[in-house]
Amino acid sequence: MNSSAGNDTLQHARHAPKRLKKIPVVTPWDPRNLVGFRRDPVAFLAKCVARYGDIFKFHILGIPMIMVNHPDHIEHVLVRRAENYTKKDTLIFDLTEFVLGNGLIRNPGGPEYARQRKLMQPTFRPNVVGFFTQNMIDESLHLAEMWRPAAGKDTPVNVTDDVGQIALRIVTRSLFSADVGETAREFELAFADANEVLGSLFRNPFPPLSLPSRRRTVMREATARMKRFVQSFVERRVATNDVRDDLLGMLMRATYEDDGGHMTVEQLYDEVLNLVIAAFETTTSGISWALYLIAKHPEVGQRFVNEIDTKLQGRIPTYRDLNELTYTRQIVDETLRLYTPAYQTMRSASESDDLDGYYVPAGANIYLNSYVTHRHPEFWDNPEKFDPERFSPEGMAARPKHAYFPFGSGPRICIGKYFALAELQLILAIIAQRYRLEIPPGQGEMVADQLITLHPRNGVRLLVRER
Ligand code: HEM
Repeated sequence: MNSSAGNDTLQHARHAPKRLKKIPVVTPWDPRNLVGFRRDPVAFLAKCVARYGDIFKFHILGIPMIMVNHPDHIEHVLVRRAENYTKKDTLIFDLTEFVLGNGLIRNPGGPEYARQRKLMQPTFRPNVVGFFTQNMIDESLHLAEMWRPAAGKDTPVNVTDDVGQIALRIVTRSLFSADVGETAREFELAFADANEVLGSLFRNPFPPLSLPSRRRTVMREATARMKRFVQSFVERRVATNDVRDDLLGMLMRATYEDDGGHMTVEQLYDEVLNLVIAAFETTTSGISWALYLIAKHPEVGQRFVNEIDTKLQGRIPTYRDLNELTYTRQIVDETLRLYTPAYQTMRSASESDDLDGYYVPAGANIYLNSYVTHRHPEFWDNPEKFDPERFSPEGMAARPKHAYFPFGSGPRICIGKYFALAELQLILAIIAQRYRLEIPPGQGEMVADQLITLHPRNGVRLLVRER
């Protein structure tokens, strides 16, 4: 790929230099395009890809966006030229300021961001994650107990609700060494309200959050409830100067490389809320979809159970077992391909750029949608098919790396990736040792709600059968 960005003529170009191609434009005034994104964003974008190719300009809420869908272009934006593509002034991260404040997720980027990420990074290294897996194991066993009364009955369990409870308990126990009890439910409901409002706002901005409306009230209340939830834990800890070996303790003790200082309490509030939000809904949705897909594909389910039985011999899995559970990991990877929870993100170009011969002007918004890229027909045969074999070593070697990016990539790759992967594998393995889950007869296809995350509509419902 030819990238000559950074040279003087490009940085200051107000019009595309002649040698660079113009990005095709999806006509904004065509009524089908006006409502297409609002009705069903991923279907609309897939149609645009089919018509215009892997790079095109379209509009969200009247704001021009450049969608990049080719793995090389994704790598260019997220990795190779990451310093030029920041989160500053991007619609999705502006909309979430209300909730995420100044935490890592919506930090615009630049030196301040790098300083903060460096401070937090050691807390999420794989060896440190191993330290928290006992919480994942305990909570998975708790989930298995919750489902015991439903085993053999004809009433399905709401997998998403139940997994949501334990996913929240896993992250809060890891953060605060605390059992969150009843307050967890309060947080879940508040998050669901916020996810709904933000998701709808993204498609239809009226009325905006700046004007008094029911939407604004719901959002304000939901945010306040979520903030109260984390503040109650952080305040207690800061006030008592209680030293613990949990994530919060590690973050409180972590020091900045340049001046040896600690995070302010305000920053700590924001980071902790960012972590709870990032960890809770994404893993809940990932596990729900995985259990649904396994139930829907009994041949995959059988191979999965064989692996769990042979490799674990009935033992409760530990963190050390995870590398051996290769097929389980392939199921996780394939689930995150089809139902990638954090399915869209944005960047803006600080300076104009040559993106594989296309001209990107300074200030342009870049839009990435992993749901669409994960179905790119050039890299995925029969893309709608659930096939964990795609993630065998041979399958992976045959594809460019950035045809798949459920955790993002480059310097802003998900900090909780190893935490999430351990959690997904452990929960799936512990459930599979005890139960077979079935789709209730007559239940229709699951629908993915395109909120800020990709959420299974009304939750995945499955019948529980003892093995
Ligand atoms: C299946 C589960 C998860 C998925 C699919 C996921 C996905 C993502 C993606 C795609 C990004 C990058 C967004 C972008 O580039 O704009 C991200 C960032 C982030 N994630 Fe995750 N995530 C998951 C679980 C977690 C967990 C468990 C945690 C924390 C314990 C976490 C914390 C974060 C944070 C703090 C960021 C911002 C990182 C930064 O910009 O430096 N995530 N995640």
